[in-house]
Amino acid sequence: MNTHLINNQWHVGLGPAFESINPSNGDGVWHGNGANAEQVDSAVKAARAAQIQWADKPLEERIVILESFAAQLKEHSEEFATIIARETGKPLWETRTEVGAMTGKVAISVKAYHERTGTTENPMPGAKAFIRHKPHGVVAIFGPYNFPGHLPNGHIVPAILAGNTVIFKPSELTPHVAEFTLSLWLKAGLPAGVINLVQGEIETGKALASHKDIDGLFFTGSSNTGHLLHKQFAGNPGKILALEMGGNNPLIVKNVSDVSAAVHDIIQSGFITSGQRCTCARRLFIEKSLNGDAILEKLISATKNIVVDDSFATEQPFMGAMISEKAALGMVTAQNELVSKGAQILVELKQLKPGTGFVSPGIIDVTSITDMPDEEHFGPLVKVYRYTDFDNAIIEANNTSFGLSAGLLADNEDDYTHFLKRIRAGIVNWNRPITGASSAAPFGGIGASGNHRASAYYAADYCAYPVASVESDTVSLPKTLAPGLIIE
Ligand SMILES: NC(=O)C1=CN([C@@H]2O[C@H](COP(=O)(O)OP(=O)(O)OC[C@H]3O[C@@H](n4cnc5c(N)ncnc54)[C@H](O)[C@@H]3O)[C@@H](O)[C@H]2O)C=CC1
Ligand SMILES: O=C(O)CCC(=O)N[C@@H](CCC(=O)O)C(=O)O
Repeated sequence: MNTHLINNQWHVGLGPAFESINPSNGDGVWHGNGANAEQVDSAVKAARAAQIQWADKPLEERIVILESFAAQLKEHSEEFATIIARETGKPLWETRTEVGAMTGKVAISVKAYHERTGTTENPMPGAKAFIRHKPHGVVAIFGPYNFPGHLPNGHIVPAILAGNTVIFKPSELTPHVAEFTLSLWLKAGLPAGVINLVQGEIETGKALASHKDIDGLFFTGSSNTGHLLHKQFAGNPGKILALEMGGNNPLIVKNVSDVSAAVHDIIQSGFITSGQRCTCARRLFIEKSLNGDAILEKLISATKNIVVDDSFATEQPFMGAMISEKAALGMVTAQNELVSKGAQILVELKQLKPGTGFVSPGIIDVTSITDMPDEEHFGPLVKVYRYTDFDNAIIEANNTSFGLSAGLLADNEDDYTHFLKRIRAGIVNWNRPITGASSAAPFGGIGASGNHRASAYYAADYCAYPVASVESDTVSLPKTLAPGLIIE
């Protein structure tokens, strides 16, 4: 298998072998060897050698390459969606939307580039004031497994648009998706060295993250890894670090007359992508009321009816397999740990087929637990808190080190106005699911969810630095000199 792309040349890895599997059936999808430290170094050198020429290219020429990539994504969309589904277990209907999001990213990034960075000129007496933006140089980009195409793409596209060159290190769980992505970039006419791909496990990641000659690192992944990287970059304020991490996201439900609609939005928030979205609802606050009881009852029955099946099933499922059997069993363990603390299972999360990532969605009542761990359970398990006082529910919703997404389902707009003022999160929705954020808006969280470098529409902000200039076409003596100055 081609594993690494360095200077637009495919290389076989010289590091440890690894493979990816289809979590729906255990079939091998991709196998290869990771890049060793020398190969990571070669990739960084290739990016450095290409960077000045790439940044010197007129913006319009860089945009042509990006638009050509978008055209390749369109041309190969079904093949790509199939590859993503096979390597992640996600349903084909969903991976088609992921390829669509990748395609749309180019136009959105170009618009954001001009609006968030680009060049502005302001007149001033006897001179001109310019604000321009320049690329950082060579950046490392790390991607997660849950959106192995779309989320790395959300860093790569704005980064190279701004004139940076990239070394991309994808999740070791989705190497085939990464390889296919780069094959499309090559078809799009990407110049050598602009995007370099190094595959591998944690050692490859460490070799890249610690490389002395990177000017920055853009990361999407777990809060644990993000915090490790943040520590690693401590003392290096000159290197730009953008961290998009996880969440322990709350969704509060307060008096919703359309019970079915409320249940729909809760399911879309908690169980889409088999709960493997950083924006998924993890904590569900339901009022202790007849309305709350009705919503919970219908949620339980609808959850039991959620179709879980293979990515390519003729009748498409709502949930496919989780990324691995290890992830699936991790969710069973998390559920059991909550039960041992006193939680009550309302719908049991179960592994559906040994050797696969298939699990059924789970709902668990944790109201009685006083020492709830503030951790992200990255799977289809919704933890229910029954509450009586709305303000106390908001206080408990904020009782987390994270702050990525949050939502309120409520008929009363005053309740939302109050919620919006008090809730601490980077994505806050009303009467909509809290997943499915738009690429045309900033995407990022506070606390342990990020480092104040929101991505998506604001990704342009961390892909370039501002340069303010005052310019005059001649050197001239001012009419009046400052006091104490004599220039004859
Ligand atoms: N905020 C956001 O936009 C998103 C956050 N996530 C989060 O990502 C997690 C799931 O994705 P995963 O791939 O499991 O994340 P992960 O943190 O395990 O891996 C992410 C990337 O970092 C690399 N990596 C892992 N440990 C490293 C180390 N010590 N040094 C250098 N590189 C290292 C991995 O190889 C991979 O390329 C969840 O916690 C989820 O919440 C996922 C998607 C989006
Ligand atoms: O990054 C973007 O272009 C928009 C943000 C986005 O696509 N969010 C998705 C994925 C969530 C995740 O990161 O797992 C969402 O909000 O569902």
